Amino acid sequence: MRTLTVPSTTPATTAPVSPGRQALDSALFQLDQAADRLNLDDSLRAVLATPRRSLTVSVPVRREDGRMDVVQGFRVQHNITRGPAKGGIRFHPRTDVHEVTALAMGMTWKCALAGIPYGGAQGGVSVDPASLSARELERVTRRYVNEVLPIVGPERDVPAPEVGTDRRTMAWIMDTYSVNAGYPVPGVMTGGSAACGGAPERAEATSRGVRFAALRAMRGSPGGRTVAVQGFGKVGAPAARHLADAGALVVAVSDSTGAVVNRSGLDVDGLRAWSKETGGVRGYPEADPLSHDDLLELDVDVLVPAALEGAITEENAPRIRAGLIVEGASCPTTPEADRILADAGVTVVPDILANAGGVIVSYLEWLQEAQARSWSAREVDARLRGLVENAFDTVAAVSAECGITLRQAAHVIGVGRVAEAHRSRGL
Ligand SMILES: NC(=O)c1ccc[n+]([C@@H]2O[C@H](COP(=O)([O-])OP(=O)(O)OC[C@H]3O[C@@H](n4cnc5c(N)ncnc54)[C@H](O)[C@@H]3O)[C@@H](O)[C@H]2O)c1
Repeated sequence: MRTLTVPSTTPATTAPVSPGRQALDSALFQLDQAADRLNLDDSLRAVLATPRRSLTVSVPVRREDGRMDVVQGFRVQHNITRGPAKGGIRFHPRTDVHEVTALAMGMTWKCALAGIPYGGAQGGVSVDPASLSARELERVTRRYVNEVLPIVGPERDVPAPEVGTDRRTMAWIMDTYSVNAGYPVPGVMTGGSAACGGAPERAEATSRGVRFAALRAMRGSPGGRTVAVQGFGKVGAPAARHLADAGALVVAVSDSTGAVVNRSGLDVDGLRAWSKETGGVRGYPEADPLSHDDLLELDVDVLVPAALEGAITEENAPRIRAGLIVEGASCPTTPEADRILADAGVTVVPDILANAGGVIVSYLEWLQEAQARSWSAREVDARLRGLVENAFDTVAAVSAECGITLRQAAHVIGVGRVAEAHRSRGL
């Protein structure tokens, strides 16, 4: 199998490979496999392996004590052949251009797989939001937006919340962009507050998608199945509640502060309230403490990784006991781990299928704006469900027909649709 590479923007070094570089290598591996199955020629492979635009910016931050720090920011548009670029903005200390490129590539396949007319993008700032005051965070966000302004916009590239960012971040983005434009531009982002034109359904859309994909994988009968969720943020916490609402027993949850377990089932709302009050799940009195590693290896039916990349590796995959993994997070499983899980008969619903709910509802939000219509929350949810279930069934059919995993099938479909768009546009 040929190996795809993208030109490095950092000088050669003997430093250990960053998690971002590992995520990009995994993304290129998935592309390579799909390209082989689709018999793509070398030129198209090279185009699909390389971001269309990749912008690295310096973001000076004036700290409360008067110091000036400089952090790096990125916006990568991987592919815009099928429509405007779309993707999240992450604030995280380990964010680098490789991670952002990997996530942007995943967005391209995800949108194509869901059948929505967007390309893939991702942005990020290498900063720890927890270490900044609200005013510092606002300054970082506004400065970052000013730096990436030339390539974003409602018709070009539309950001959304992701790890370390939220509705408030989106409101600052919308305001900074609008001040520069001279008029309000709510369509420059999705996932903002209702006051800034955001759809209320967007906040939990990714988690609703995780629920629909998980239920499809369980053939609609989650009753009594035990679930462990890694990551209790914007995706993991509502996903835990939606799975509990559907009848599953959420027995363990983790976040960056720790992990907790209760084999009789966690009160997810109680845990959310505790986490909000104390800053994390650690110490929740209605459960026992657990290590981060043990949560992944717990004897449960379903594991939902909903934290960061590279959680399931060659090292821990042999000890994973869940029969079903539903990837709420992006790139949580390395290719080596994937092989081990497939050999062990574990079903993995891949990220580009399981966590597509957010971008799908962003698209539904955009459709409503374009038609000057407003659908009820029930209508939005029904459409989301239809699109996730349809994508799931298409992936399952290709997987069964070709004897490949759900991840391989999802990439064959996503990459295939983007390749077809390239050919038909004569690119
Ligand atoms: N927010 C979205 O709409 C969306 C859409 C698609 C994909 N995703 C993916 O979902 C994942 C989570 O995104 P989010 O928006 O929920 O971010 P978030 O920042 O809201 O939540 C991340 C959670 O992971 C926890 N965490 C971090 N390191 C951990 C570790 N080692 N062990 C356990 N928990 C850990 C954090 O404490 C936090 O609870 C990311 O991979 C992201 O790419 C998010």
